[in-house]
Amino acid sequence: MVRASLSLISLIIIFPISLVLLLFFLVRPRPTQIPIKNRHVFITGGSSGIGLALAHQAASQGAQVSILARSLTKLEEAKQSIKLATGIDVDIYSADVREFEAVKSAIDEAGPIDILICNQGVFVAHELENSPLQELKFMIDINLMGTFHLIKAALPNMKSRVGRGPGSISLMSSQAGQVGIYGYTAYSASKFGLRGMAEALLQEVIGYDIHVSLIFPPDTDTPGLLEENKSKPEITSIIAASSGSMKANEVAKIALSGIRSGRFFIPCNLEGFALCLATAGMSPQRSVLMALIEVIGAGIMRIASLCFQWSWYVIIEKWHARKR
Ligand SMILES: NC(=O)C1=CN([C@@H]2O[C@H](COP(=O)(O)OP(=O)(O)OC[C@H]3O[C@@H](n4cnc5c(N)ncnc54)[C@H](OP(=O)(O)O)[C@@H]3O)[C@@H](O)[C@H]2O)C=CC1
Ligand SMILES: CCCCCCCCCCCCCCCC(=O)[C@@H](N)CO
Repeated sequence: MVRASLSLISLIIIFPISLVLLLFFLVRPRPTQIPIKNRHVFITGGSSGIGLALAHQAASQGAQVSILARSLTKLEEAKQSIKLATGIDVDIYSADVREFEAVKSAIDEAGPIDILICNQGVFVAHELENSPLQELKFMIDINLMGTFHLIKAALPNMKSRVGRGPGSISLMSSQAGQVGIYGYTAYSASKFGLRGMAEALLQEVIGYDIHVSLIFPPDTDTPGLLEENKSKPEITSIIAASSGSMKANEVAKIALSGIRSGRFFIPCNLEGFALCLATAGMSPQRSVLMALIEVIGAGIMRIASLCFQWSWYVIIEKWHARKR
């Protein structure tokens, strides 16, 4: 009787306490705060959609903002709209992230960056068979190689910033960068690539007080999505609907607050939060509370993942049956 109650006590009190203590000891890198006010925030793809919303909000939070994209016309429109809304002048740079030299001269001209947000991205949803090679290359080149170009160009200066406080390199992934989705072979590959990049990069730059964040939005109402929807396979839309959709402003707000708290994973909605738990794998986790939820939730999240996969494969089976 005494032994049974002792083991019960150890189960409900000692075990959770030791788990929390263990996680408190383990969790690395340590949590941090990255201020945005009076810092130089450089946002690529800042002339449209999520990037434009990020630029608006960073400017209104007191940052010095630079935006980069290809079309000068769209950049100038963005500059005007931010000036109108916040009274703040943002610097604009026209460059294609596929061209390293162009990226490098824009970044050199912009001056030392505190927070680099690699948000530029293109997405065309097609079955691999219906996707010409150049379309696959387009996504890999802009989403993945473009991000390498940006980081390679910005990092030397970011590393040499002394006494300017913590820096951040934030990458705009997607929920399709956490789980592969029908129609997104190339897009998912480009966004999964960012995750590997981010994990390795954080280890390399943490010693210079530079932190890395990965942002995982669901479908977001932007000019890019409007274009994508014109030729998206039906199954892609049905599966993506599992996570609903958001406004660019909401995504930008959550992204900036995640960047400020130095979070490695930044989910944008409840489904995104669940996806982060389900795909935690060996990614770094800076928060003891999140680590605790991941550990406790691991089994149940695996079951939830299998349920989602089941529902997606049922959709695919039905779709094929209908076609026959
Ligand atoms: N909208 C959505 O549903 C979701 C989007 N995302 C990601 O969020 C990011 C932004 O998407 P969203 O706002 O929808 O996209 P938009 O198409 O609305 O905007 C894309 C931005 O990237 C710029 N850009 C595109 N290609 C290049 C290039 N080669 N060099 C430099 N800049 C470039 C565009 O300007 P220009 O064309 O003038 O170069 C534009 O400013 C992307 O990385 C996307 O993958 C993630 C999840 C969901
Ligand atoms: C175990 C818990 C699971 C939780 C639910 C998972 C739902 C996943 C849905 C993924 C949707 C992907 C949308 C991509 C949006 C995007 O990036 C494009 N619009 C741009 O091409």
